[in-house]
This record gives sequence, structure tokens and C-alpha cells, in this order.
Amino acid sequence: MYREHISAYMPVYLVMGLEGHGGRTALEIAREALEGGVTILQLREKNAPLKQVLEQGAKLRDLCREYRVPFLVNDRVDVAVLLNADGVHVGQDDIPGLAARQLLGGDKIVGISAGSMEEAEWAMAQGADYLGVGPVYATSTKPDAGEAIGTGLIGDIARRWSVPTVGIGGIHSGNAASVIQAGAGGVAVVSAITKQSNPLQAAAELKRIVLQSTGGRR
Ligand SMILES: Cc1ncc(COP(=O)(O)OP(=O)(O)O)c(N)n1
Ligand SMILES: Cc1ncsc1CCOP(=O)(O)O
Ligand SMILES: [Mg+2]
Repeated sequence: MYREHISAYMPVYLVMGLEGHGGRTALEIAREALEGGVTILQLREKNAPLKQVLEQGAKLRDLCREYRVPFLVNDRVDVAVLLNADGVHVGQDDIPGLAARQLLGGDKIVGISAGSMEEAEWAMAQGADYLGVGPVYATSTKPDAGEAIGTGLIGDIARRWSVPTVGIGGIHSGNAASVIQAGAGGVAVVSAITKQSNPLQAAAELKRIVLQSTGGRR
């Protein structure tokens, strides 16, 4: 249901695990972030037992339904199916996009990562509904993310395809405008929302910046 309007959900893309922060549970952080204007949410939990991922994931999914934003699962198509998520986000070494599509069907969103033009070409051939491009800036959230690539690839992709993109990696309120001005449809963040003392305000500020920066393009 969200897939055909995917570009509308790109502006503030929250990627999060199940760990709490600053006295808030993950669920509380998610609710505040959604209240602040997050437009899509991806559950990216690499460590928790599957049982907990399914239990907490169902709560996050219900929360996303309440706010009418797509709920995606990182890496695991099986978890996405079990949670009746709205889609998955997969990287270059994860299940290929076409295989994910085969398992999920035509209604679900399949997002794919790209860190170079070659990876973007592969992602497009795999039927990506959107591309997560990065790491744009240095990040400590994903130790194996590789060197920062800057915003150049975002512009190159925008000139070649009309696929929606989000920049990811080290993005915060101080550099989000540059990512959008380069041609991204939104910013995907972990710490710029989940590690802040006020996730609602952080999400709202990112949204204000993104919408202001896309203003001229829409
Ligand atoms: C929106 C978005 N873009 C990129 C990624 C990174 O995916 P991947 O390269 O598979 O790395 P992991 O997140 O699985 O560590 C993402 N998760 N979301
Ligand atoms: C999941 C992921 N993929 C590329 S960088 C990254 C982590 C982004 O985290 P942060 O927004 O905290 O830099
Ligand atoms: Mg992955």
C-alpha cells in the first residue's frame, strides 16, 4: 500500500534497534520520533534474540500503523513476513532484492543500499524501490560501513534515475540540508534521533530542515 507512494515517505527515515537510551525504551523513542514527524521507520536489530525481535517488532509495527508510516525490517525477510512489515531494507551482501521481492510479493517495499555507482547499478537491476546511499559522513553506529563517500553519489544517482534516495551515515541537523541539496529525497538517521535527549524535537528539526531544503525541488 505504501510502495506506490514511496517517495512521499523518504524525508525523515528513522533506523533503530531495540536498545533504549537516556531512560527511554526503544518504543518510547520511536513514539516520540513519530510524534516529531518521522516518515518511515526501519527496525535494525543485529544482536537481540529473535524472540525479542518478534515481540518488540510487533509493537513497533503497531506504532507505525498508528502514525500511518511504513514499517520496514533490516536484513531479515523472514522477520518482515512474520511481522507483516511494509517491506525490507537489504544491503549488497544481504538477500538480493529480486529474491526479497519473490518472497514478499508486489505490494511490499524493497530498499537497497549503495555506496558506489556500481552498487547503485546492481541495486537498480535488483528492483530497488529506493536507495539508501552512504555512508555519506563518518559514523560510529556502523563500524563496518567503510569510508565516508560524501554527497557526490547522491547527485550522480539523481541525474541517472528517478529512484528516490535517502542519504545515510553521520547525518544530523547540521549537515542534513547538504544531503537534500545534493538530490536526496530524505535523510536516514540513527543517532541523530535515538541518541538525543529529546527525540521528538530532533525529529521535528530534521523534518523542518529537509522540507525547507526540498522546497525548491518539489
Ligand atoms: C536506509 C538504509 N540505508 C542503508 C542501510 C545499510 O544497509 P546494509 O549495507 O545492509 O548494512 P546494515 O544496516 O545491515 O548493517 C540501511 N540499514 N538503511
Ligand atoms: C546503518 C548504516 N548504514 C550506513 S551508515 C549506517 C549507520 C548510520 O547511523 P548514524 O545515523 O548514527 O550515523
Ligand atoms: Mg544489511
